[in-house]
Amino acid sequence: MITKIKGVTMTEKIAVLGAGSWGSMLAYILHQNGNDVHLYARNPEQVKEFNTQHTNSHYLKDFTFPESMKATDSLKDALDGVDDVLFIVPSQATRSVAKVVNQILAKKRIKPYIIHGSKGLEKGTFDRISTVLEEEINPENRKTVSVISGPSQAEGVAKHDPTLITVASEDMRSAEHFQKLFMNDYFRVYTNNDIIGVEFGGALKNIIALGAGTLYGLEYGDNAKAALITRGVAEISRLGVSFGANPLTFTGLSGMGDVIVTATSKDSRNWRAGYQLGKGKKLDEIVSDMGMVIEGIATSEAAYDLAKTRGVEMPITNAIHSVLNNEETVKDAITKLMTREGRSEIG
Ligand SMILES: NC(=O)C1=CN([C@@H]2O[C@H](COP(=O)(O)OP(=O)(O)OC[C@H]3O[C@@H](n4cnc5c(N)ncnc54)[C@H](OP(=O)(O)O)[C@@H]3O)[C@@H](O)[C@H]2O)C=CC1
Ligand SMILES: O=C(CO)COP(=O)(O)O
Repeated sequence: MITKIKGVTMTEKIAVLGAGSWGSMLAYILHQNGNDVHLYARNPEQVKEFNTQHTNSHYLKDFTFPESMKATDSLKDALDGVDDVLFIVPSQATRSVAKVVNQILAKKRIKPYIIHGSKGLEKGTFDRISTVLEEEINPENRKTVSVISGPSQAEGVAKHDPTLITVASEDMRSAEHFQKLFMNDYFRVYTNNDIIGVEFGGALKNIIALGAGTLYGLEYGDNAKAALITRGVAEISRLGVSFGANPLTFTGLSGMGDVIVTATSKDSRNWRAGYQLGKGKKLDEIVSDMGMVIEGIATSEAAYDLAKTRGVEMPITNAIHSVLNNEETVKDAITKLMTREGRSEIG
C-alpha cells in the first residue's frame, strides 16, 4: 500500500516499451500509482512468464509483480489508446523501436506524451535519446519528449528503498505531468528544464561506473574511487556545458547522484562489468554472461568520438575507452592520467 501524495491525482493509460529490469520496475511504480499500464516485451516467453507467474526472472531476481499487472508482446496492443509512452529499451535500440511506434501512432491517430529512461548516447550520430525520439516520431504523432533519470538501481526500487529521481523536459508542464504520474512515498520525483544536462549526466556516468568497477577488481582503494567519481563528474559536466547544459545539473541527482550510485553499487551492471574486467575476464565474455545491457560500453565509443569532434578534454573517458578497446592496460592508463601536466582544478 502506498501513501498518496498531495497534488498527485492523475491516472492515465501508459505504454511501457521494454520489460528489462528498469522497464518492468518503472511499470510497477506506475501500476502501483493507479495507472493503466501496458507493458510491452518482444519476447513471448517472457510475456507468458510475466502473465502467469508474475515474475520477470531473467531481469529481476526474487521479485513478484502484482497479479493485476499484465504484459503483451504486441506493440500495437500496448499502444492502444495511450496518453503516454515510456521508452525503456537500450539506447542503441531506441531508434528502431521508435520508427515502428511512429507508424503505429499515425494509424491510431493518437498523440501521447513521450518519455524515456534510457542512459546512453547513440553511436555514430552521438545523439541524446530525446533527440532520437524527436527525429523518429513525427510531431503530429506525439506531444513533448521528456526523460526520467537519476540514481535508481531497479533492485533498490524493488525493495522500496527511498529513491529520488529527476524528470527533465524543455517544457516544464510536461515534466510536472510525469512528476505526478511517477511520484509516490518511496519514489520522489523532481523536475528540471535542463534536458541536455540530465541526459548527458545519465549517459556518461555509465563510463565512470565501468571504470570504478575495474578499479575495485584490481583492488585499488577509496582514494582512487573518490578521484574517479569527482573528476569524472568534472569532465561529464565539461562536455555537457559545451552543449548548453546548466553546470548545476551535474551536481544534482542525474549528475553526481547517479555517478555515486553506479560507481559504488554492486547492483550496477556497468560496475559489475568493470569489476570482472579488473579481475581479468574478457569483455565479450562479460557481455554475453551479463545478459542485460551494459550501456557504458557503446556510450564510451560515442563519448570518445564526440569529445574529439567537439574539442573537449575528457581524459578519464578516453582512458576507459582505450582499456575497453585493449589499447592499453588499466595500470598504464592510470600512470598516464596521474602523470599528466599539473593544472588548476576548476575551469
Ligand atoms: N536497470 C536499472 O536499474 C536502470 C536502467 N536504466 C536504463 O534503462 C535502460 C534499459 O535498461 P535495463 O532495463 O536495465 O535493460 P535490460 O537489459 O534489463 O532490458 C532491456 C530490455 O529492452 C528490450 N529490448 C532490447 N532491444 C530491443 C528491441 N530492439 N526491441 C524491443 N525491445 C528490446 C529487452 O528485450 P529482450 O529481453 O527481448 O532482449 C529487455 O526487455 C538502459 O538505458 C539503462 O541504462 C536506468 C535506470 C536504472
Ligand atoms: O542507471 C542506473 C542506476 O541509476 C543503473 O545502472 P546500471 O545499468 O549500471 O545497472
